[in-house]
Parts: sequence; C-alpha cells; structure tokens
Amino acid sequence: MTIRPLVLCGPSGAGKSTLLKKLLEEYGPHFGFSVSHTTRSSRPGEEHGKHYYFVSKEEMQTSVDNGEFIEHAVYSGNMYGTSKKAVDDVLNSGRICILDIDMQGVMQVKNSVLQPYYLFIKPPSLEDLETRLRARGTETEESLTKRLETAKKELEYGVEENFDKIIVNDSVDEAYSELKEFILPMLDSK
Ligand SMILES: Nc1ncnc2c1ncn2[C@@H]1O[C@H](COP(=O)(O)OP(=O)(O)OP(=O)(O)O)[C@@H](O)[C@H]1O
Repeated sequence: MTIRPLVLCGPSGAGKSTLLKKLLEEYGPHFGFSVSHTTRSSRPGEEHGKHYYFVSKEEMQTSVDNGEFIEHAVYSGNMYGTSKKAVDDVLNSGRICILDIDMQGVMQVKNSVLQPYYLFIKPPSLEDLETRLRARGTETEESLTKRLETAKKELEYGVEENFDKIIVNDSVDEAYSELKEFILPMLDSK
C-alpha cells in the first residue's frame, strides 16, 4: 500500500519548521522529512543531507534538466527543490514522507503522480510574520522585504480550495494540537 505523503506549505516565518520539529520529536519514527535541495547558503546549525542538500546553482540545474526533481522553484533568489530520490528514500523506509515546499512547489506537485495531503500553515497576520522573521534574526532587510512580498501572494493561495487543512499558527501549542488532530489519523491508515 502506498502511504500518502504530506505536503506542508506556508509563508517563510509562518512556523513550519517549529511545528515539524515538535512533530518529529514526538512521533519521529513515523515520519521522514524529504530533504530538499537548495542553492541558498546554510544557516548556523544546518547540516548538509539533514536539513537540506546544499548545492551550487550549476549542480541543481543539471539535476533538474535530467528530470531528477518532482518540483523545484526559485524563491527569494535561490533555487529549492524536492528530488524523486528524497521522497523514495522516505517511502521505502515505510514512513510518512513530509514535503516542506513553497507555493510554486505545491502547484507542481499537484501536476505530479504524488497524491499527498496538503496542509497550509498561516501566520495570524502579516505584521506577526514580520515580527517573527525579524526576531529569528536570519534575514537581511532585503531578504525580509522579499519574503514579506512573497508571503502576500502565498496567503492568497492558502485557501480551502487549494488545501486539505489550514492551520493558523497563533499559539504554537494550539497550532501543534491542530496539526496532530489532522495528521495522527494518517498513522492508522499506514
Ligand atoms: N506561534 C508562534 N508564536 C511566536 N513565534 C513563533 C511561533 N511559531 C514560530 N515562531 C517563531 O517564528 C520564527 C519563524 O518560524 P519558523 O522558522 O518555524 O518558520 P518557517 O515557516 O519554517 O520559515 P522558513 O520557511 O523561512 O524556514 C522562528 O523564530 C520561530 O521560533
């Protein structure tokens, strides 16, 4: 039986990593993170092969041209993508594959053979998003502006007709409870 993957989407700073971290801490063995490729530079603490495969633009473009990716997108000036192998590695281990991808990626997955569940994580407001991104301290003024501009479009796309579930990440604990309510039934159907 094929286990349906889970697509997680939402603006940068909405809290996807925060929620995923909690989920993996509690239910780690049931889930596998599909490790994306990116051409952006790594942040402190990020490991190659664990958080991302950090590659050059040339390497990434060659792999994309060879048809090795399910989806790929340019986001805030950097390329991101999910390789077929990254998803297969998780599926072959019998775990639910989680894809943390952006809006362009979601649109491409919708045109692929994957039949995932689609989940959108929303910030309470654009103002909250900006505050959180500033507090995270990972962005320059320029990258922050780009992320917020992109976020406006993403929030327009993050509506019920495009997703199976939308979670507003106001309080982390409440958002996490909602996440579990949505995801845990998937474990029964494994
Ligand atoms: N409910 C919340 N309330 C306040 N701060 C939060 C909440 N959820 C997450 N944060 C904080 O907001 C920042 C952005 O969260 P996080 O890094 O998880 O976002 P993300 O969606 O994974 O972003 P990216 O797509 O850029 O990786 C982090 O510093 C995180 O600690």
